Amino acid sequence: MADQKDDVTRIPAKPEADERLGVLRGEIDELDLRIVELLNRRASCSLEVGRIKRGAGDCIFKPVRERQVMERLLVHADSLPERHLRAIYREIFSSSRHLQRPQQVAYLGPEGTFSYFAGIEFLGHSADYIPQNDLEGVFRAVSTGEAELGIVPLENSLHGTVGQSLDLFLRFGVSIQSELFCKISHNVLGMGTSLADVRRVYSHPQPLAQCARWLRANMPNAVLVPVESTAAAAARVQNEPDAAAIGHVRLGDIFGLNVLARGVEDLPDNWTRFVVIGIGGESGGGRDKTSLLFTLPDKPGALSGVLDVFARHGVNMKKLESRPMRSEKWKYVFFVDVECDLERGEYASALAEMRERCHTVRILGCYPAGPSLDVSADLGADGPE
Ligand SMILES: O=C(O)C(=O)C[C@]1(C(=O)O)C=C[C@@H](O)C=C1
Repeated sequence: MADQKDDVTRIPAKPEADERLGVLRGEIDELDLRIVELLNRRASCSLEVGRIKRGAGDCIFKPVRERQVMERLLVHADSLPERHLRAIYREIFSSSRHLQRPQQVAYLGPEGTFSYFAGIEFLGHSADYIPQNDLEGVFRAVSTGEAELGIVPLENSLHGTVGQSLDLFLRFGVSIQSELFCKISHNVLGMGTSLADVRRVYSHPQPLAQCARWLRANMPNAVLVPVESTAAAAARVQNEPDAAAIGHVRLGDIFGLNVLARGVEDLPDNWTRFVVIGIGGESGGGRDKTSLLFTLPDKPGALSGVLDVFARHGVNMKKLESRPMRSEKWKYVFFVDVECDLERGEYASALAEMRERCHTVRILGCYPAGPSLDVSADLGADGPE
């Protein structure tokens, strides 16, 4: 009772509340003008930075610098939650890059795939996203200059490497400029309203595998049909009322489908690591990871010799993967991720030793360790902090 009484006494009477609202809105109007004035000034600076970079033939996207800007500002996040500040700055950077040079970002389409949402979540809405039919199209668009950047899935925390992406690095001279980790969650979407009416379930083979147990338990009679992508699955389902697609929850809005079941992945901690590819990259400090590939002479101890170089120089290897060389059967190329910037002076002798031991060494990119983003969030269902 006492609480209720307190609540009542705390609410100002209507005329008083209206007056206070008026004052607060006046303040918001004033602050908005100042924010826009500052954003305009920021845009002018960015345009000039862009002119300097273009004059020097430098790349526009500088993920290290963006991370530094963000980290400096996050210290000051106060009433504004960190997640909101990050979202606002994602769009400020996106606009800033676009002002310097409109950015085309190639991704595995169509619109609505996880690659598409990863791109938007990381690079913002001011970029032009160009869908490609396959991963090869993404690499080709970047290497021919049709797109300045590309977004490519590299590995999944449950299912391992996307072999095709690694293989494409062998065919195209693109580099890794940045990485990001995306939480993936799957949903069943269809034109109907009940799972019981669904006879066929379409999706990309990866999501079908990631939801296999749930599907067996909850839709035992549905036939599973692999298709090119989650978004292609959603497009099909638009014309098939007795079918459903598995994919991102926002495919529902894009294709006018109902969400029949949410979070249907067998293991909830499902993450995909994407990389942003481009031509060249950012130089200088602040890069804390390197991806590289190498090939070895066919003799005992060749691989352990390279691993020994890493160990002696204090280089922490995060990942080692071998793939067929393709140009020569039963020969392999090794892909490695290490936790340092191998192009820094202090690693020059380690690299020189590696080159002595390997047939070829190619640095695919030195870049900042990527953020973890929840691209699965349904914006509509996104509650307060
Ligand atoms: O510092 C730069 O190089 C800029 O181009 C500016 C800026 C920014 O808006 O802060 C824009 C794009 C880069 O990716 C990094 C930062």
